[in-house]
This record gives sequence, C-alpha cells and structure tokens, in this order.
Amino acid sequence: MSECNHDCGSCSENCAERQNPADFKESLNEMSSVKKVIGVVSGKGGVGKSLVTAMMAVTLNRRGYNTAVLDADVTGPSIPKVFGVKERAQANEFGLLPARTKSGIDIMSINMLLENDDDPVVWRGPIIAGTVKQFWTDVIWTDVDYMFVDMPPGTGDVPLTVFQSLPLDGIIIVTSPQELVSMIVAKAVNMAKMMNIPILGVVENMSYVQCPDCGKKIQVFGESHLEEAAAKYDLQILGRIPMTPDLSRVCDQGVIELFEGDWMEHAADVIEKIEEDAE
Ligand SMILES: Nc1ncnc2c1ncn2[C@@H]1O[C@H](COP(=O)(O)OP(=O)(O)OP(=O)(O)O)[C@@H](O)[C@H]1O
Repeated sequence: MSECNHDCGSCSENCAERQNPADFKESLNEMSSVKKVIGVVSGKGGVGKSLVTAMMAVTLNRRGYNTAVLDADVTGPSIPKVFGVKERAQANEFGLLPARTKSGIDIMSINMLLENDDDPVVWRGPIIAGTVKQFWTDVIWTDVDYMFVDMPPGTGDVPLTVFQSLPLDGIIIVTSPQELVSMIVAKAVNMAKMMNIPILGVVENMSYVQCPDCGKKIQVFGESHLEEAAAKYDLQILGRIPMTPDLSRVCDQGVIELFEGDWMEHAADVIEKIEEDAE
C-alpha cells in the first residue's frame, strides 16, 4: 500500500502486512518470562469473559502452574474486582509490577493505575491498544507458565489491534446461549482465523440453571445450540458453565479463587496439551 501508516488498527486494507500479524507484535520486558499466552474473547460484552478468564487462571494455578492475568478489557476492567485486589500498581527501575493475588496469581489491569476504581476510561482505540501493549512490554511478568488475557469484547477496532499486538498461542471463545443463534460467534471465529491464531475451543456460559433441590438442569434460554455451532465452525467444546448464585457471589465478593466446580477442567487439559504439543 502506498499510504501505509503501519497502524493496522486504523486501516481496513487486507494487505500482506495484515496477513502476517507477527510482524508487529511487541516484545516482552527483558525481565519477564511468559511461556504461553491464551486470549479469552467474546463476540459481545457481558457474557462472562472475565469470569472465564479468572477461573482458567485459578484452575491452572490449582494444578501447580504459575499463572497471570493481563486485563486487556481497558474500558470495562473487572479482573481486580473478581480477585479482590484493591492496591495500586507499584513500579521499580525496570518496569511495572503486577499485583499478586492471595493464591499467587499475577494480575495487571488499568484499574490498578487509575486514581479511583470508578474513574471511566474514555480513551480512543489507539490509546487503549497502546496501554495493552505497555502491559505486555513494561510489566515484569516473572516466570509465568500461562498468561490469560481478558480481551476487549466484540470484534471491532480495539480487540483487533489488541489481537495484533500480543503473541497469543491460542484463544478461547466465550458465548452465552443467546449468542449462538446469532452471527456474533461467527464474527469472533472469523476474527481469530484472520489473525492466524489457533482457536482452542468454545465455552458456553450461563448454559443452564440447576435446581438446588432435585438437581434437574433447566435450559433457561431454550435448547442449546452449542453442538450445532461447534460443528459448524469446527470448534471444540471446552465446557458449559451454569448460571449460579455462587458464581455471582464469588465475583461480587472478590473471592473468585474460592470457586467450586469442575467446569474448567477440560479446558485446562486442552491448554496443558498445547505445552505438550510444542515440546
Ligand atoms: N455463570 C454465571 N453465574 C452467575 N453469574 C454470572 C455468571 N457469569 C457471569 N456472571 C455475572 O455476570 C456479570 C458479567 O460477567 P463478566 O464480567 O465475566 O462478563 P464479561 O463478558 O467479561 O463482560 P464485559 O465484556 O462487558 O467486561 C458478572 O457480574 C458476573 O458475576
């Protein structure tokens, strides 16, 4: 392209440079070590992407790995809240230091840099993407086996630019049952394919409600279309998470590390397998 400004986030041309996203990935801080980076995406907001990101980090941490969460959802950051982290980010001469949660998960989020948690982030796309890049380049991520990235929701400019700036080893798509009947999941799948990032699979959140008395599973949104969508887009089903007051409580109280349930175990097996495949 003759007028290339090298900012693919602000350009819609499908040129050779866009097709090779590795060209513009940012390098990690030289004090950091991160083995695998998994992006957690959703076609739209509010489907439980942050919940899944946090539960994945907790599940792999329970299996003995060092895990971290990079909160790239800059305009709607919820990671510090679900982990009950209130402190501001500290820095030393080499870079920014992530906060460490009670069970030892390292996290970095824009909320740890704002003066007040409830200050809105009203920045434009390039500034947001620049912030996420800095979370990668300027934060000292020590000895991380698995980093989970809570991606900005949707398939627009900001998630696209974030996709392009981080060296993701795979992505997990989070959906709600309603999304599966629309084109939203297709857009998320196609964005990952455009970026040449392997899709590890799909997690259906709010999949059902289980009666606390008789154990019956009720599909509140009607019969699930998960299998159908997984077959259509050639996706592996990583898990189904019920809608439960317990999950809502652990998020609200900032104690996600105490969640009980085995919904993320299959996803964790698949993630461990990436490691084995690479060896
Ligand atoms: N399975 C569930 N059971 C109960 N509550 C849930 C469940 N999933 C999500 N929630 C609640 O829904 C809210 C939104 O979830 P979450 O922040 O994970 O969504 P999100 O997709 O990351 O949203 P956004 O993209 O807008 O940041 C949270 O308050 C969470 O407590």
